[in-house]
Amino acid sequence: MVELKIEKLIYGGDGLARMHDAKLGRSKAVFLPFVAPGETVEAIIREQKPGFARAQAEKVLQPSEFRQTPPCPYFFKCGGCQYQHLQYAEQVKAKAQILEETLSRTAKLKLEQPIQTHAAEPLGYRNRTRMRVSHVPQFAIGYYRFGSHSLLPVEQCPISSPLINRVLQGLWAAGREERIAREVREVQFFANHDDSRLLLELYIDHHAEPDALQPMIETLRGKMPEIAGVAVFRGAPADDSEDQRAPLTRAKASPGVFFGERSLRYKTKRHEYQVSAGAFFQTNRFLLDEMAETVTRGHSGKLALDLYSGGGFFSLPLADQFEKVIAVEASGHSQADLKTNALRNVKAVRSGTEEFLRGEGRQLRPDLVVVDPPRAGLGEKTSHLIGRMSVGRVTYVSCDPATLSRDMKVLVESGFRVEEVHLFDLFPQTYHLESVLHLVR
Ligand SMILES: C[S@@+](CC[C@H](N)C(=O)[O-])C[C@H]1O[C@@H](n2cnc3c(N)ncnc32)[C@H](O)[C@@H]1O
Repeated sequence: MVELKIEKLIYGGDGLARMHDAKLGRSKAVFLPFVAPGETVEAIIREQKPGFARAQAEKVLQPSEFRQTPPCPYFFKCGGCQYQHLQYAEQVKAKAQILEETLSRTAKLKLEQPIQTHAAEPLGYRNRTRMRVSHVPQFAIGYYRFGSHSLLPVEQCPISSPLINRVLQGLWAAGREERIAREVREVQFFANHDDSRLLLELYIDHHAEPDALQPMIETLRGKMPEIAGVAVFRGAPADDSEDQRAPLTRAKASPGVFFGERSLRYKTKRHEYQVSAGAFFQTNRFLLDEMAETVTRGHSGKLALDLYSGGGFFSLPLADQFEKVIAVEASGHSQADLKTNALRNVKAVRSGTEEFLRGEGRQLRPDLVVVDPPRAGLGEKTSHLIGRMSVGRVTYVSCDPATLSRDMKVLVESGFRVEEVHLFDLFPQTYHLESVLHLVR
């Protein structure tokens, strides 16, 4: 056992402490989950590496005044959330600090303005979640266990919407009666804006036949009429082992077999979107309007580019303010929604961003470029291509501060300055953080 003082939280959910390493002759970092800044804990060292160690707190000797009883009964065991032991305001504060430090360390950015934070309901916010299914020794549905790829059965998820929780209970009831087909390995729930309608995506073994699931799906829809449609995608792991991670890209590439509706209508204050099964859509039902507003407010002109546009979540508000919007998206599912959602002055382009910027986009002189890449960020090539564009304003929407900061280094070297930084807490109770940076030059 060692006694550790927690300095701060770091990206990924762990706390950071330091301990003396006799071999190194100096102190080294120790990472441990479920702690709070300022606390003193007694911990077991679980893993020693040359430069750091991983530990687990066994006893909190001096608790933080911001500790709370976790609202979810599965917290500490479930891999989904990392921060439920911390009062909500402290979670947001910790995320702002992590964002500021990452930008400063990697991109050498010293912010001129404080980070503006946007937070809403800390529970019941998720309109989309994905769970694993096991049929051995009996039916179970849930998330991965903390730090593992084995299944933790979960009968409720307090961060998910009420409708998702009701349908989850319906699946448990059907599963207990052995009425969930054994081919089903993963389930994604997606609920609409007022939590009244829901799409289910079922991921099945790649050798299974989607049509064979029809009787089960009809029974589920009969019992739960809020299920507007069910899409079945092939591609989850083929064997029966519980701890195998599904190859999501393969599942996403499957065209899908549909029962009932293929998409939901999702309304925001200003627009309405078609969101199809398999397509990306933002996950926090309470912060969508504020986020669209923050990304697009105050900008206008002849041309805006919306890169990584998904189904056009930002393209539509941009189209109200710009004469023309070009929305670039690589995925077929999202592209189909984008084409349906697009207003008259939105041109939908199906392409990877880099290919677009090297080809059709090369000669363009937009007034604004909005980028909202997946976790991998823009990458070096795309960051350089944007840096070389003739554009005065870029808005970077990011879900990963590490890749954001790496890309920001390139953008700052290309002459951009950070005008505003916003932190959107789209994922309360977890370490995930979304940010919006307005850049000018
Ligand atoms: C974080 S989502 C953002 C979507 C959209 N801006 C929104 O708010 O709904 C990222 C999107 O980028 C798309 N994507 C991933 N890699 C891409 C690439 N290389 N080029 C273009 N789009 C890509 C994904 O399919 C996904 O729709």
